[in-house]
Amino acid sequence: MDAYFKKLSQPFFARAGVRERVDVRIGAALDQIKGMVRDNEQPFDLIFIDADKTGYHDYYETIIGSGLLAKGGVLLVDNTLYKGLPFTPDLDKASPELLGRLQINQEYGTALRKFNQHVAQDQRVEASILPIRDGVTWIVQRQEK
Ligand SMILES: C[S@@+](CC[C@H](N)C(=O)[O-])C[C@H]1O[C@@H](n2cnc3c(N)ncnc32)[C@H](O)[C@@H]1O
Repeated sequence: MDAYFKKLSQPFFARAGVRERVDVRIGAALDQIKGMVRDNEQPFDLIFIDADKTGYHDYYETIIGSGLLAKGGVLLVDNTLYKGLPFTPDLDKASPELLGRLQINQEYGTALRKFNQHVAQDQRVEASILPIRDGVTWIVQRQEK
């Protein structure tokens, strides 16, 4: 995450009584995730992805099958309905002026469409998009038999 969030978040973690238990890491998310995998860190019961939408595919591919998600753990991915864009036909023909006025990032829409398709056909996981606000995908890894 961004460096300034570390300072910003500390008083809130303290008020919640979890300051000693929260480990804030600064840096590019993909580097951080790869570092955790490389260092064989303890698996997480819950991982939440909510950064740059164009990076989701790489975050997902680095996490799934790496051992970073605990057995029975859940991977949540935010914004997977992204204002409806991943499911909007002819997205590439939309007027840039209109998209700008609606504060819609077309690149994110395209990336999320590909990401959703990728997850839907991935036999390693079971996944559902929950239609909560901007869409949250709930992903669990299938256990090897
Ligand atoms: C939509 S905000 C969500 C933050 C948090 N989940 C929340 O709800 O408050 C996305 C955050 O991801 C950070 N971010 C975007 N791309 C990133 C990257 N490649 N590496 C690390 N952080 C990134 C942004 O700086 C921003 O703080």
